[in-house]
Amino acid sequence: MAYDKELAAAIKAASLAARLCRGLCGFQKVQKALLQSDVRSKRGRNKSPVTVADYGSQALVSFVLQQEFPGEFSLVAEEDSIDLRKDGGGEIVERITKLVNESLTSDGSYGVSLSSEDVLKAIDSGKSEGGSQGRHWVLDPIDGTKGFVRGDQYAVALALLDRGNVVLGVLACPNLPLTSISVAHPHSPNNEVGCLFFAEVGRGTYMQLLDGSSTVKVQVSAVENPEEASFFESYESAHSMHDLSSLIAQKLGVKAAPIRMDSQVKYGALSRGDGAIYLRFPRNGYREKIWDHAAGSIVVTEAGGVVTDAAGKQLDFSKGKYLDLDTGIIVSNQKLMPLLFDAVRASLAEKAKPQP
Ligand SMILES: Nc1ncnc2c1ncn2[C@@H]1O[C@H](COP(=O)(O)O)[C@@H](O)[C@H]1OP(=O)(O)O
Ligand SMILES: [Mg+2]
Ligand SMILES: [Mg+2]
Ligand SMILES: [Mg+2]
Repeated sequence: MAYDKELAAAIKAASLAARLCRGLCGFQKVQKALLQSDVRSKRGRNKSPVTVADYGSQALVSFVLQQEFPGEFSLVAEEDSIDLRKDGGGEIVERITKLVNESLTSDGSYGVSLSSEDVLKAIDSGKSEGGSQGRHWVLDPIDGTKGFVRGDQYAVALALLDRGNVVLGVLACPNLPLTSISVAHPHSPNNEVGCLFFAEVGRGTYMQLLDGSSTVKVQVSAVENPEEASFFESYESAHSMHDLSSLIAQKLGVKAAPIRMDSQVKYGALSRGDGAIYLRFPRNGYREKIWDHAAGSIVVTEAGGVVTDAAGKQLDFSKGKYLDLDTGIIVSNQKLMPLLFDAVRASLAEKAKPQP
C-alpha cells in the first residue's frame, strides 16, 4: 500500500547490511572475528567506538536506497567520513570498500563495483538534518557498537520519516535468538540466531528470519500484573541509570531481575513479548538521536505497545537529528503503562529530594 516499495527496499538494504556485519562478527563466522585495527574511537568528547562494519553498513544502505529511489533522496545517519579522510585512513577505507563490494556481489542485484571514493560519498550522503517536511530515511548502521564488538546484541536500524512521522521501520538483529530470550537465558548461544522486524504504519509488526523466510506477525506482551512483568535496560550503565530503573521496578512490584541488552534489539524483543517494559534513563546532558529510536519505536507501537518520554509525551521525530525529551524513554503495553508512569514519576521525585 502506501509505503510498500519503500518497505521492501528498507528490508533489502538492512538485510544486506546485516550480512556484511555478520561476516565480521557472528556466531556462524567467528573465524572472521573483528580485528583490533577494525575498531576506532570517534573524534570529539564522546569517544564512542566505530568499526569498519558501521561504515560499511552505512555505505551499503545508502547505496541501495539511492539505487532504488534515484532522484530526491534524504538520509539522516550516524556516521560521516571525516575521520576516514584524514591521513592514514586509506587502509581502513580499502577494508570498508572490500566489505561493501563483497556484500553487493553476494546479492548480485546491482552488478557494480564501488571505488573507495564512491564508498566515502555514500557514507556522506547521510548528512541530512531531517525535519518536519518531506521524506527522510533515518539510519543507525550499527546500533549498539559496543555490543557488536563484544559479540553481543546489535541492530541495523532503518526508518522512514514522512512529514515528521515515522511511517516504517526495520530492525535487523543478527544475534537475537529466534525464540524468546529471558532473564535466565539472555544470550542463548546454542539457539539459532538472526531476526528481522519490520513495521509499517497501520499495518502491524512482523518478524522473519534474516534470510526473509518464516514471517510471523508479532504482538507485545499482554501481561497486566507488574509482578509477572520483566524489563529491559541498557547493558552499559553509562547509557542508562540502572539504579533509577531498579527503583522504578521496585515501586512497580516487578520481581524479575532486569534483562540487560545493547541497542534497539530491546524494542524488537519487546515487540514479540519477550519482556513487558523497557526503561531508558541516560545520564544528564546526553541528547538522544532520532536514529536510536525511530525504527524501534514503530516496531513496538505497531505491535500494540506504547513508547513515550518520562513525561508521558510521544516521541517527536520532526525536530531534526535530536529528540527533545523529558528525562528518559519508557516503553510498555497499554495496560501496564499507567502504572509504570506513576512509578516513574514517584521514583524521579524521590531521587530529586535532597538526601538527609
Ligand atoms: N553516553 C551515552 N548515553 C546513552 N546512549 C549512548 C551513549 N553513548 C552512545 N550511546 C548510544 O546509545 C545506544 C546504545 O544504547 P544501549 O545502551 O541501549 O545499547 C547506541 O545508539 C549508542 O550509540 P551507537 O549507535 O554508537 O552504539
Ligand atoms: Mg555510534
Ligand atoms: Mg545507536
Ligand atoms: Mg551506531
